[in-house]
Amino acid sequence: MYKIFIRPIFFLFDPEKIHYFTFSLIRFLCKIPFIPAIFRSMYQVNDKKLERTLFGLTFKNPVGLAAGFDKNAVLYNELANFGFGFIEIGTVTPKGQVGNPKKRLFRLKDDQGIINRMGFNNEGLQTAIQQLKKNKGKVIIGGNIGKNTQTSPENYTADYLECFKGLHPHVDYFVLNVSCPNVGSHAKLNDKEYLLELIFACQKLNTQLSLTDKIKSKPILLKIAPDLNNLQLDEIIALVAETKIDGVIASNTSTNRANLKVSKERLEEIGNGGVSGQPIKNQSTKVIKYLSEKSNKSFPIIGVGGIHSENDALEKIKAGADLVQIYTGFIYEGPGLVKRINKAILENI
Ligand SMILES: Cc1cc2nc3c(=O)[nH]c(=O)nc-3n(C[C@H](O)[C@H](O)[C@H](O)COP(=O)(O)O)c2cc1C
Repeated sequence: MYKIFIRPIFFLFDPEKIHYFTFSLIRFLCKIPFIPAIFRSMYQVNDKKLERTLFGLTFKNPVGLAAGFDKNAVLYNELANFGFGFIEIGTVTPKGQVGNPKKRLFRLKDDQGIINRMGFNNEGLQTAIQQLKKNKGKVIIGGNIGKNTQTSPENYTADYLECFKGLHPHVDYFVLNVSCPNVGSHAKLNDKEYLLELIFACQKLNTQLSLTDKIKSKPILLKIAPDLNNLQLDEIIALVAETKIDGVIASNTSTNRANLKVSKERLEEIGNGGVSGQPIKNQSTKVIKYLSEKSNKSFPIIGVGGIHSENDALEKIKAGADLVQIYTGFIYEGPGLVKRINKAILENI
């Protein structure tokens, strides 16, 4: 129904405007008493066999919503009705920021992809905290955190720590986003020495907060780019071994524009930005496979990038992903995709 009736109308409009229109629509519909129950009966697959326990958390099913969709944590309660096992909010930065100038979000219809250079537009940590206080506890929440664009390199860690501290009571796991291609002055976040410093600092704060607040420390994951070469992936494996960080999310959007069907002229018109969706599917699966095989499957991996069908999700799981996330596939395929993936996992795994 989504692909035949809803998507053609949505795709007539500016992608960012439609994103926010959809938010209003979902929020409105979910206020009508019987509608959330209808969504749940349409999209949720409830089966104990789908449960996954990773880094001390039990996920009702392994299909999550990737970061960037609900940046300000304003819709996760409603989105939980669409069958997700977990929802990652953010990227949250300490201060609110407007992100890059519009237009900054583009559909690549022939490629079933998206190019975005949103640039961490979000309303900041305090808004996210207020929103997360409204959590109805229906779904596991990940907190994806980053630094403000204007922050100078010596203060990167302070930005992450501020978000970590603020969100600690409100999220189930953390993601250190060090791989967004749309934020200037990011170079340091590719540097292994710096990543060691950042992870150790977050882990230290994690221990302190769990002692003072008497709550369990929160799992911390690192989100990486799909464009890393094997040497860089070896560094990630060494980094995980050295820090014992809880897992890796592979992957973010890509700067690689080879093999796109869209014309060179259109790409030039669009300008900079990270590619997501079908064009990055194989690249991100390759990263997952490499990390999984080379590390002897020694840490959990969340697989994300170009999952538009149940087979795409199964491919990621076979490559070594323990959980999967979708973003662009959710836009192109609609909420039915979550159910299709969960059913396929039940049948195949
Ligand atoms: C419009 C848009 C905004 C995004 N914003 C974020 C973000 O704020 N933080 C983040 O970690 N990833 C962000 N992502 C990346 C997605 O979480 C995901 O890693 C990537 O799109 C690959 O998955 P997909 O092919 O299913 O979209 C964004 C992606 C898109 C398309």
